[in-house]
Amino acid sequence: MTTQIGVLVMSYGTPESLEGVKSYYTHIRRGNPPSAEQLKDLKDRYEAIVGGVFPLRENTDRQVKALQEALNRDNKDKDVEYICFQGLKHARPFIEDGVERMAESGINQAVGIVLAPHYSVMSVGGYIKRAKEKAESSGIQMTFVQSYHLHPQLIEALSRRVSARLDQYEEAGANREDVRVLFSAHSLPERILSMGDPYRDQLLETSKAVAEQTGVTSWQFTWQSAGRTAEPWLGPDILDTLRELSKEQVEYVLSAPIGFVSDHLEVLYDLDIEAQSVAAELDMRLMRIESLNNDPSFMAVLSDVVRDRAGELKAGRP
Ligand SMILES: CC1=C(CCC(=O)O)c2cc3nc(cc4[nH]c(cc5[nH]c(cc1n2)c(C)c5CCC(=O)O)c(CCC(=O)O)c4C)C(CCC(=O)O)=C3C
Ligand SMILES: [Fe+2]
Repeated sequence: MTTQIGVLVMSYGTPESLEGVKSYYTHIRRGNPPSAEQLKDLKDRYEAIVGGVFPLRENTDRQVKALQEALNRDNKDKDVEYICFQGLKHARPFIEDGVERMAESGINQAVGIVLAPHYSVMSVGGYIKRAKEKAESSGIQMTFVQSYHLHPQLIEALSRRVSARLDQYEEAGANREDVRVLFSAHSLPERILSMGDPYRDQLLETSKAVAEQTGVTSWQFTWQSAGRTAEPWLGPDILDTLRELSKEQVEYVLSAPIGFVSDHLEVLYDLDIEAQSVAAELDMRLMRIESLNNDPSFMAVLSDVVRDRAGELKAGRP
């Protein structure tokens, strides 16, 4: 008999159209509508990166489909069938909708995974909390992948991307050693540090592992995309880091946003437009590594950690 295991694939979510930006932003702000100025600012940023479909929606759809294929393709347990459902934090289908759809399909065992490799109680922890609550009230036994920031195939996939760009710098006449690699991730409020949150350490671990595997010695970690609120956010921000590096006469920079797995606003706007324009002003050369998107080796990472959790479910110790 085949057992069906549901896989709730969770991601941040993005609007479906420019008209949908307001309700999306309101959801992020826990029900408080943004001011007209804040709304215009966000709409302008989306307008700069969107050509029809919002990139994150397209990418998440592809990732979920590719993960389901990967999970069932090399399935060693022929008695298990994996069925993937999407659950988004701030857009439809919401996390709760995804769990409800699983229940409607008769699934009673499931694994949850977030499309973000590093755990923070403020990011991944929030997704898991919502899914767990809904699963409990829907009668689904559910277990979660917490993080996968040091998975060997993740480090390998990121390293390949870093090396490919360093090759390009070399082909353009630069020395590999002269390129400063800037690993980055979404900033969070500074108070996570006093909460003992693993987010920063996990990000540093990924950075270090990729630097080691690529033989890069000239690297540093920097934050990006901090929120514009009154409380302090983790820094330094990548734009300030670029200004500092310019003072140190660094000319070649490679941006490696290891906290993200998809092309979206933080990559296509914050890095490709905003950081690029600062680099241009400073007369620096800035390149960015390609995003993982639905790369087969990234799908192998996700399917490996999902299968691992599914094994625990079967063994009755989620
Ligand atoms: C840790 C983290 C990740 C990475 C982990 C993960 O992926 O979960 C992430 C990803 C993303 N963040 C995204 C978009 C936005 N995040 C905002 C605001 C915020 N992000 C926060 C944190 C994070 N965000 C926080 C603490 C806030 C403040 C409000 C709050 O406490 O929640 C705002 C409001 C306006 C602004 O501040 O710019 C927007 C529009 C998109 C979608 C992009 C697209 O649609 O292409 C993605 C993938
Ligand atoms: Fe965000």
